[in-house]
Amino acid sequence: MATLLDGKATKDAVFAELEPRVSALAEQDVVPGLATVLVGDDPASQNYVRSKHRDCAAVGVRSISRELPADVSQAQLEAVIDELNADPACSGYIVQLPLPEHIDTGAVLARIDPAKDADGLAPSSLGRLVLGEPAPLPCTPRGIIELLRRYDIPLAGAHVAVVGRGITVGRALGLLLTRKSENATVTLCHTGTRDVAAETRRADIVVAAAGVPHLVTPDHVKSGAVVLDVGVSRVDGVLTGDVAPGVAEVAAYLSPNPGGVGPMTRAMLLTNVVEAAERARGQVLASRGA
Ligand SMILES: NC(=O)C1=CN([C@@H]2O[C@H](COP(=O)(O)OP(=O)(O)OC[C@H]3O[C@@H](n4cnc5c(N)ncnc54)[C@H](OP(=O)(O)O)[C@@H]3O)[C@@H](O)[C@H]2O)C=CC1
Ligand SMILES: Nc1nc(=O)c2c([nH]1)NC[C@@H]1CN(c3ccc(C(=O)N[C@@H](CCC(=O)O)C(=O)O)cc3)C=[N+]21
Ligand SMILES: [Mg+2]
Repeated sequence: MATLLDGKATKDAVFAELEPRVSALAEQDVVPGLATVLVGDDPASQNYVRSKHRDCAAVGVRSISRELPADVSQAQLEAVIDELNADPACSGYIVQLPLPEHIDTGAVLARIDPAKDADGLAPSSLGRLVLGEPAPLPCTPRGIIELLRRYDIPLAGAHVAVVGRGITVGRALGLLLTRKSENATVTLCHTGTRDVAAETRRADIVVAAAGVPHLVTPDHVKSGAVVLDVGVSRVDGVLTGDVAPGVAEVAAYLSPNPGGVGPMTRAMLLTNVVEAAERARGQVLASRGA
């Protein structure tokens, strides 16, 4: 049976390492603040946002909540973005995605002050990632890499097959993994891929980030491979990942869902906020690989 990559325990370890950094800021009268912008009343989104506020309390980060109705106008939402950009109590913030259909998501993300982009999903942050310049990193891909690192799973030279080219996970993960500092070789799969199973079977590491319940079955996975289950769906109300249960019998390591990449995403969000507060203090900008 596969060894489980415990994202919950690893998140707790990351939080414990953030605490002295938060204390050091407190000694300089700086309290990092994370704001969340939630539009509409989707229960899953409300749940994610609530857990981010719990995380803030655990680490000593102030949390700021902005909740807007589903029929909020583009101008009203952009006014909230402008407020957060100007608010010195807010070190960083996220706009919970997806936004309602009538909202221009790109325009909202482009309006985020790059210094306060806690998600790493603003166009300037993604552009800087492509260019190899320092910028806040997208939380889920950063969390995946951090989880592998803490289990001593090597990326250099590894072949990683990523299923899904969404901006939040797959596309951004490919950008991070192919940096010189990671040196992985990446195959990005999507709905145009002729034979997804053939691509994933060749991989040392498989990242399932399509949002299709149990898409990755045991015949998708090479014996001894590492599998990360990122996709989230609800099947009859039950949280269901992209990885079918039998994969645990083929893989050497498996990140479960829940309990794997989700908590790591939150750990990296808090890390991004603490780093934003440190930068705002003129402290060292953690160097990222080019
Ligand atoms: N656990 C966590 O922390 C997080 C989990 N998630 C989850 O991860 C998943 C991916 O999110 P996101 O990056 O936003 O991606 P999107 O939901 O935007 O896109 C999904 C991607 O999967 C691809 N895809 C869909 N079906 C198949 C298939 N049958 N075979 C191959 N590829 C397929 C799509 O291909 P195409 O481009 O061709 O349409 C698309 O590229 C979602 O389920 C999301 O809920 C997201 C963020 C955090
Ligand atoms: N701007 C933006 N940034 C995001 O990072 C973002 C987003 N929008 N929209 C939605 C997705 C999804 N996402 C998750 C975060 C944590 C868990 C998580 O911690 N899940 C728990 C389980 C939670 C449960 O039981 O419901 C776990 O995996 O153990 C899951 C999913 C972040 N997203
Ligand atoms: Mg999505």
